[in-house]
Amino acid sequence: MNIHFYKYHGTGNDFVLIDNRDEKIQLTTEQVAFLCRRHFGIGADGLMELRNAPGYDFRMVYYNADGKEGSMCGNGGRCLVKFAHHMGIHKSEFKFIAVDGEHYASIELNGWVRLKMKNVSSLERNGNYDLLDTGSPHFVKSVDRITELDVVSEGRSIRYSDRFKADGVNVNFVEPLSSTKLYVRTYERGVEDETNSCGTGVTAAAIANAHNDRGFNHVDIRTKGGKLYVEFDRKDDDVFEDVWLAGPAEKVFDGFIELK
Ligand SMILES: N[C@H](CCC[C@H](N)C(=O)O)C(=O)O
Repeated sequence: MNIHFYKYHGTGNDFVLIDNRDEKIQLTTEQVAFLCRRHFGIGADGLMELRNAPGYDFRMVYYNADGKEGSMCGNGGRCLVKFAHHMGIHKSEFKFIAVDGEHYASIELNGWVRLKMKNVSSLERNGNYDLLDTGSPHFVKSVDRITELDVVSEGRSIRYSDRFKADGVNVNFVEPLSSTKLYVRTYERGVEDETNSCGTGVTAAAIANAHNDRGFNHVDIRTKGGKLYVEFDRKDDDVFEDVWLAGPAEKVFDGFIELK
């Protein structure tokens, strides 16, 4: 089957995309893993399908690079909004459905995409790490000298530790650069490597390091892949609503592959 594939990235977190609104394409786990495999396939951290859903502009289906369907992807959701626009859904405000529920998004004048993330109403604080779910499960740990950290070995040992090895967890290392600016590096579950950035991850890091006890919090995020922005309204100690993730979402290329 000759399939039209597209490649997008959001601050270096990169994805293969297909317009499967006619539901004609059924990719196997092996085919998704091949397409995401660097050097042998197209190469990406994940693959997404643009699908139809009644009452929504589209449905987002996300697969990690291991080929398995994944939980919510923040950078992926932002890229899929830009892709939907390129595929002819010419709006600036979108409402779509994903594995973790309904999302609103908008395409800004500077080309950035703002994505509304799920509310967070529970946050486990364990002294030297926090655990929360922003659409995907995240372990958040503060560190010094983040640029010197071996994120892959440190992240892998936490992700495969007794507590997390069954279901996995994304591991985020955070160094505060100011009260409203964080540097975040992430070892991603399902990619099983450090990614250039992780949207649900930087959202989790911003929430876990909220600088205001109540009300509006805005956080500039630095990642290896570029700048992201998170804002949210802290309603109670561990209740966070109106959570938004914003950043660039760029098309890299598109082409056809005859998949066996
Ligand atoms: N690997 C994550 C999903 C993708 C998250 C990340 N790419 C993002 O931008 O949120 C997981 O399995 O939980």
